[in-house]
Amino acid sequence: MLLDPSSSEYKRARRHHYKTTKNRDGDTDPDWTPFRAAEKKYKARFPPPDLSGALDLALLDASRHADIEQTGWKGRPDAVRVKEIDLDDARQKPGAAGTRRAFAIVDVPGLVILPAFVSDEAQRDLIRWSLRDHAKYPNETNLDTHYILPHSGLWSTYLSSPEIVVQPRPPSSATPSNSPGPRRLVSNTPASPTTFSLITSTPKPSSVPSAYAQPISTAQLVPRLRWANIGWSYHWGTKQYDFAREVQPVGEPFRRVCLEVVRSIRWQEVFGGAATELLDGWEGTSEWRTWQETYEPDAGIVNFYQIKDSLMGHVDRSEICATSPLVSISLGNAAIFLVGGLTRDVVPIPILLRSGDIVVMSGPACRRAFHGVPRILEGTLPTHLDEGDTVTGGTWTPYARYMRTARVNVNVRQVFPSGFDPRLAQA
Ligand SMILES: O=C(O)CCC(=O)C(=O)O
Ligand SMILES: [Fe+2]
Repeated sequence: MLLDPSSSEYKRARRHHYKTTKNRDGDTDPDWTPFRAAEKKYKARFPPPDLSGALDLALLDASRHADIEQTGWKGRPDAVRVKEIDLDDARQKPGAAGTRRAFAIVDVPGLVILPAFVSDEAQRDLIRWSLRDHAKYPNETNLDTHYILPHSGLWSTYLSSPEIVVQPRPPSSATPSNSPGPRRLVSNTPASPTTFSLITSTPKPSSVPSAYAQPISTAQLVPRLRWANIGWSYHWGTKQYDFAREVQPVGEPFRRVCLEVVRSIRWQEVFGGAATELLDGWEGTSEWRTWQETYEPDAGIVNFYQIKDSLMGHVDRSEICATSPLVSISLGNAAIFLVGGLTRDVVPIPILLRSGDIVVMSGPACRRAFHGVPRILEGTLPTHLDEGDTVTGGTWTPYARYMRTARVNVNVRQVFPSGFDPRLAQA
């Protein structure tokens, strides 16, 4: 256990740390910003980061204590200023709901956390859906560019024939324009109704297969799955949606959770009294007042993280609507989520996200805030997702095996503001 200084694992990590950091001068980096500093702090393998500054709302819930104690990783329920808000249950019969509490983060207006909103069973359903039903044709994944994936999907093929070999796509002679490997920083024009036609007319060259991809078994390829697209097709090279491509339906299990979340939040309690300069008067518009009725997700991404993966600080600004709620569902191992402000110079707030937690990013301040996931916390898979669970009669076993070293994040957005017709805008 890495958190125990007398363990051999800790001593090995300490030796490795001294060896790899001996000659490094960390203070001369010209790109240093408070956001980068926080990323570096939470990425550190040795010594393991101190999480006492991280918001950990699971500590308010006695039913989660056993899982938390088992893992050792723990933040604090009062690390940042929060305001508990009421949820509206009347609109929809709770379906996926676990715990029904919600907290607004006072210093980031529009940021709402709903700890353990997704029930244990619904978490398993969403993980199954992500791997088996969603990460396959016609939804694009990071692997499509480089491999000829089975039509029935990589995951289902892996379950029936883990040793089957997947062939790489033949290398192309074209110059690489867009490599959908790990996510990279590409600076893009912030989308808005006025830049819409510019976005639709920007060329979206297709990505080029790697010249190095080798034949590989499905069992080896599964952990390399990094993302799968939801809804409108996203073009990674330009960081713009490709509206020329057919929009796929948002999977019903994803959509249901998102609607349930947005319809149950009393937005009046989030924005009603929030006259802050960060919102710049937007809270006085009527937009948020209709979200319970008008919100409809149409795009997004499923992120598949292995323990060593991270997602660097970024702003999701490709959506034409820059204020509509983005709903983000955490599944599997816990993670540190950082949310800052409109630039990397704002010191970010660290939040410990555990399986079943939901983050909602809404309004102009929060939707355009830098955020990222510097760290997946190893060994934090909750018991109800681990093999020990007999409720599902053994069918969960391969999922448990995958999830032991993984975190899945379902990140759902609304590209178009309600009332915006892309066909009219294009004409
Ligand atoms: O994994 C997460 O919690 C956040 C993912 C995210 O920010 C994104 O997909 O844009
Ligand atoms: Fe994001």
